[in-house]
Amino acid sequence: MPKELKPYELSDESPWCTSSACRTVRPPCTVEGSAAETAGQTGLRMPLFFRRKKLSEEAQKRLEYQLCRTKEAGADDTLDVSACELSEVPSSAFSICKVLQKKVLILHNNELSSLLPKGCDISTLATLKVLDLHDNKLTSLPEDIGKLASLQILNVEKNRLKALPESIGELRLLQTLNLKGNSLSELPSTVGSLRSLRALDLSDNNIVQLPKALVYIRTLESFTLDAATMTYPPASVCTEGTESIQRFLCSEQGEEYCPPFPDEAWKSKFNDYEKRKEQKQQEKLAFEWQLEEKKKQHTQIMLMNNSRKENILVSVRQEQERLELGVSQQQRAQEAERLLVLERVRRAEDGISSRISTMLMDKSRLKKSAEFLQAMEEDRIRSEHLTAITQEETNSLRKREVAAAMQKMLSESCMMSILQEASDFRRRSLVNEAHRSMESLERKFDKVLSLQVLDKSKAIAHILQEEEMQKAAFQALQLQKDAVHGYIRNQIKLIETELKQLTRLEIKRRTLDAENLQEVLVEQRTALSDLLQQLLKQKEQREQELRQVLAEMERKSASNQQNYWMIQYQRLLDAKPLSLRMQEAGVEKELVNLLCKLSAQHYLPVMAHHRVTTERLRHMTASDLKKLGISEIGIQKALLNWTRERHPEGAGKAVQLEEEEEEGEVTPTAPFPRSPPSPPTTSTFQLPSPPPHPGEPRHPLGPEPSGGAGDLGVRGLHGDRVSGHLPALWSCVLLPWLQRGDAELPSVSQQHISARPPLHQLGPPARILLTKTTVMMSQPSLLVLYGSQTGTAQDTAQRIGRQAQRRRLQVQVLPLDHYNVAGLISESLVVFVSSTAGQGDPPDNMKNFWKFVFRKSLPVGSLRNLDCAVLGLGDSSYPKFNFVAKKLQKRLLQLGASALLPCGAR
Ligand SMILES: Cc1cc2nc3c(=O)[nH]c(=O)nc-3n(C[C@H](O)[C@H](O)[C@H](O)COP(=O)(O)O)c2cc1C
Repeated sequence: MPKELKPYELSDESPWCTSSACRTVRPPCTVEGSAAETAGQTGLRMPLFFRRKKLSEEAQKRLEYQLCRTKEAGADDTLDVSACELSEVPSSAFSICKVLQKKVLILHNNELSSLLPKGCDISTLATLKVLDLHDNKLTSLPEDIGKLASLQILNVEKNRLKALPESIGELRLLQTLNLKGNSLSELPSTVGSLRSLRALDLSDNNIVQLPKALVYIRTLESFTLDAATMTYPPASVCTEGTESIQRFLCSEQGEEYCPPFPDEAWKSKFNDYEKRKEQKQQEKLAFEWQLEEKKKQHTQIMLMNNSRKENILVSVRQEQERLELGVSQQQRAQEAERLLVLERVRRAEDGISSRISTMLMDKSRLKKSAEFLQAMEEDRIRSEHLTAITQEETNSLRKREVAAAMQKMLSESCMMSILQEASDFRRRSLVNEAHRSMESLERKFDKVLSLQVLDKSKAIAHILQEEEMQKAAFQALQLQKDAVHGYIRNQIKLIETELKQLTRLEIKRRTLDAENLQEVLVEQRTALSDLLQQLLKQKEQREQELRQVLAEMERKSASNQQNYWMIQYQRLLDAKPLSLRMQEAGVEKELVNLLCKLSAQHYLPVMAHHRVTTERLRHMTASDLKKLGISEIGIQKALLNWTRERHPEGAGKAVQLEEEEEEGEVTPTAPFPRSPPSPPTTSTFQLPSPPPHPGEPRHPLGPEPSGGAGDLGVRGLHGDRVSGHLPALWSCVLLPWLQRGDAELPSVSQQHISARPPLHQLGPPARILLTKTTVMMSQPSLLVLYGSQTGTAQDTAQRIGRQAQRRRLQVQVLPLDHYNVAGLISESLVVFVSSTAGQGDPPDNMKNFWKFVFRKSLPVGSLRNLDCAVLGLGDSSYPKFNFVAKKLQKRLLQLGASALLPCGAR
């Protein structure tokens, strides 16, 4: 059954409330420039004379968008150009509807005054099923609206319609007709032909009478009108609803009332349609959203592309500039190189031409020598020829002479036999002459020959010499050409110069060494001669004093004093020893002894007068002593050195005080042996008390039985306690080691020392002087190596280093892994400071050293030259207390090193 409607009410199911048709869909922004184009395409280009309200930008965009969208493939059969501020329907909308067979045309919320623009035919909309024109300015509907044969829903709510065309009755399929909010005063009687009409809204019009033909609409379910103003049917009927109106009209027409056939199929179809519409709207929204997103992405990509393009352009430009710069630089370099090469080629050409000229000269020289040889040869041939001719001549002469002689003999033999002898004689003399001439000729020939041979050998030697020279020249040329040879020559030259420099340096060093030694010797000699002079002076003084005493005695004895010697003897016996007297006067016994040893007893009264004690002496300098009247330098030095030697802890204290100033630490001021022992739990290595006499060797040291030991193994948290024991390390271990005056000192000092008597045989001043000289000359050095995980052991090692520097010692402080461990065999004194990390593990910065030193392949005894002190930092609360230091010391001893400190706790 259709739902009964009250006047002025719209059913929820009413097609009018399906606001989807009225929903405003915002078009996405379109790219500028395409709007006009699209408007042109869609027939929005208006003639010049035609006055038309200009669309707002938004409306135009929306129109373009909707027109475009509806043409897209897959678009639904709806054309929605609502809310586009249209005063006229664009002709393109008609063509779209026609071509694309649109079924829904939505034109609401525009400013349309008529549905059809001029020249447009309503039949183009023949496929429409829904036509929504609400909220426009329509004053009339097209006369031939009946041509919309498929139309099912017509919404013309809120327009200005005054009348409906007659042809409306031809809309046989029209199911919903909304005429609400118009200016209608009557309905055409043809409405009775709307056989499918189910909903009719006539409210907000001027209608007071209904046409009787309405009775033929048997399908009417929803009929809305202004019941109160109705005259026909009367208001009372109208207020009762659709059925009573229909009944009234039926009864008026004499027709039987038939309620409208409930068309469930139609309802479901309508619902389906609504659903589909809703779905399409959703899809549309999603599509629009996607489109929006894509556009955003597109613009972003465009922007990115632009910036990237710009970047690329900039980089390309920069690259190009760089390339151009590089090319120009390269060109310049090439030009310079070319010039260089040209210069070299020119020089080479010069060299070659000079060489060619020398070769040409050589050649001409050779030619000359060849010519000379040829001439010689010719000479030789000529002389040979001459010799042959001479022989022939000699022979012919001889023959001729013999013939003449024979002729003469024969002619005269018969006539004169007496002349025979004469002729014989003559013949013999002639023969002799011929012989002689022959001999002289032969000698001459020999001479010429020997001369020729000589010349020849000379020429040959000359040629050979020339040849040698050429060979040498060629070799020189070859060598010059050979760059490698040149390089080697240069290297040899360099090495030679280096060697020369080294030799010069060596010579210089030797002279310097000698000078240093000489200086030291001169210094020592002057000190000794000073000492000698003082002694001589003292001796003279003493002798003079004695002489005076003797003279006085003599005088007194001469004055006949009876028993004079007896009285003197008794006085001597009664007199207290000088030392006793001085002690009574306040001078310490040891000081008195010292002065006596130095033969400086005459200063005892001075000491007594000024109440000089050993304690005071420790704080005095040479100038202080001079002010007291002790002017002899030797005695001053001896006194001061004796005090320092006797109280080394005093010196230690001085250094310690310096340290306290520097580091702000509180350390015990009492000398080391008397310092209270540290807590026994942390004791590891013990230091002995200093030896009883200064200068005595203290190496190696044995463990102190008890009481007087200071520990160097301390809790990691109290690393500063180590500093309290460092003075002891210095005074008991390091200083005695460094000041050992005996065999262990190397090189120059060793020779020097061996020439003197042992220290203990010398008097104190000389001993002190020599010890000092020895220490100065040997320049002792100290190596401190440490292994530290968190820095405590490192601090200790560096502190030892600073203390050594204050004592003017050469010192090197290094983490164990930074030290070249191979050098350990040549070290003589090393202090190792190591903590224990982990569970008895070595600290990280000595792990390599650790690995190396425990290699089994290390020969035992390889560290026999090494004296070492191993200081361990650990915490006794760990089961492996000070493990690393202990193990290290053990291993060093295994390898032959000597320990200056014993291992106390095990
Ligand atoms: C993690 C750790 C492990 C330690 N293991 C031991 C140990 O096994 N034996 C020991 O005597 N001390 C051990 N100690 C104490 C350190 O050796 C001690 O604090 C030392 O002063 C640290 O010196 P460093 O700062 O030079 O490494 C250990 C300390 C730490 C923090």
